[in-house]
Amino acid sequence: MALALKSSCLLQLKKPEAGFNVCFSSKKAIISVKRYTPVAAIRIMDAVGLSATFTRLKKEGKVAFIPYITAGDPDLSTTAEALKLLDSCGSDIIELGIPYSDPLADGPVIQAAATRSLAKGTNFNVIIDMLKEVVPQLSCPIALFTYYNPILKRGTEKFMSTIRDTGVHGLVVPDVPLEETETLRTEAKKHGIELVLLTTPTTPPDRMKAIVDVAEGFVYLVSSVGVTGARASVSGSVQSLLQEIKEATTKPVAVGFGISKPEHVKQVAGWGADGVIVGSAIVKVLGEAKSPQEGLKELEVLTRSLKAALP
Ligand SMILES: O=P(O)(O)OC[C@@H](O)[C@@H](O)c1c[nH]c2ccccc12
Repeated sequence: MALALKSSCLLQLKKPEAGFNVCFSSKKAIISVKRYTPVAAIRIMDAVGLSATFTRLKKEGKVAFIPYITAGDPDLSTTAEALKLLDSCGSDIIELGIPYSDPLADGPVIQAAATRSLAKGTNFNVIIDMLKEVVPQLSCPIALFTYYNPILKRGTEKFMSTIRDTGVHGLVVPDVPLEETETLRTEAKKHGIELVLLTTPTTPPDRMKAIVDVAEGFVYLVSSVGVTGARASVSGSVQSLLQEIKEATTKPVAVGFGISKPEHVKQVAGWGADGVIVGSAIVKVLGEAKSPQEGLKELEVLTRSLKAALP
């Protein structure tokens, strides 16, 4: 019997012989008994926030595995199942993208996912309703991912209070320039949302410093110029970029863009990243499979292989 104290007093009792994985939390009384492949688990879910997750992982000498998926692709009920699957496969934070009609920073895979999702009628309200159901069943925090326009459309305060009510902890808005983050940051803080900011290989040092100083949750280091999408290899410049950022801040730094294989994950973790973000490779297997069930099966295989490459 192994007893491991996880974040938010989540006690994980593992009885390998029985194949049962029973988790208790001292905080919340929400219990749901689920049949996971292959173990049943009684999980009382109570995710802590992004920075608290990194603090716990650092103490455990671990690196965060952070998958990204697009909400509503291939459909919203599959997104709900994918969130639970990613959580049970050991994701530490999950980035959930709100599909948008003009995803300028996204490559073809995530653009196609957004198009499929929007064609199915996915919108902000149905995503919020799904999250209200699913978030209490998750043990890892969610960072919502949206372009700036959907926030402006709803009003920043209303947007922040709506997402906080679902139990979402973080927010990533890739197309908001630092100069325009004041209101976002104020409203995020007011509603207990951690606003993640991004820095890139072409961000001048003084601007990178200004970004990391006000980033919450973690700093998102974009590994390469261009748009999202699996690359054959991860740029070696990430190692020195990580070093520069870590000289400018003690906040955790997660690396994304192009990471799609276990060897990429291992390499980026070896360079000192506190977290590794994988989007397109995961979106592809989930959204382009022959059926949603097939997609979930392939998602589990890919996720476990990527997670296994991390310390
Ligand atoms: O897809 P990739 O190359 O694995 O990169 C992660 C990325 O998908 C995710 O973090 C993301 C989705 N859309 C974005 C837009 C900008 C920056 C980052 C993103």
